[in-house]
Amino acid sequence: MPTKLVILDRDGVINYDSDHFIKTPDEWKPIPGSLEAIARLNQAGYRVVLATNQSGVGRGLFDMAMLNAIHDKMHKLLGQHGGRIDALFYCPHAADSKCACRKPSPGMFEEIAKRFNMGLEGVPAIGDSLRDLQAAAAMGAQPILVKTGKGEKTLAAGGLPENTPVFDDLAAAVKHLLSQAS
Ligand SMILES: O=P(O)(O)OC[C@@H](O)[C@H]1O[C@@H](OP(=O)(O)O)[C@@H](O)[C@@H](O)[C@@H]1O
Ligand SMILES: [Mg+2]
Ligand SMILES: [Zn+2]
Repeated sequence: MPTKLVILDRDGVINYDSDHFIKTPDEWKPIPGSLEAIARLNQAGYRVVLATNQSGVGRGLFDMAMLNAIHDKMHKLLGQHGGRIDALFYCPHAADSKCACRKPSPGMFEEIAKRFNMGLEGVPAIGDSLRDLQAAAAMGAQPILVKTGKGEKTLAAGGLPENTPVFDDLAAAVKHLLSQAS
């Protein structure tokens, strides 16, 4: 039985994003309904993983200890909603890095496939930026755009991978996914 998996972008999908980056736990604020939506996925038997570009580390805006503190807050708040994220994949490199892991490169998604020992064909991958969707599509995952964070701008700019559904937010995307599953 293949693992039921959903891949989430972080900033602009789970929490509010900022053009000044999310640099501290205080700046990490969940988008209403997102934590509950992750808990609903878990209750429906889905494992949820994160794939996030964190160039703020490479830019020297915050260090790994601070990134871990931000994720500690995320895990704690999620737990209070009965939800959990099973694995975090992040690219800490600067925006101009030629690393394999910075979205739209699919390196993080390749890691996810390895870690969970599965292909990502059709695995829902929810993001607010075009690069999230492109990285997902590169691995045959199902890109899903939400209009929170940079999503409205992403939608307006166009060029989405073919068959990318669009939802107002993570809660709406999850509602749709779970309605399909039943
Ligand atoms: O949405 P995810 O991947 O979870 O994280 C995005 C963040 O790492 C930051 O990514 C930056 O992009 P550049 O890294 O400067 O291109 C900017 O878009 C920031 O506004 C944003 O907070
Ligand atoms: Mg984002
Ligand atoms: Zn990287």
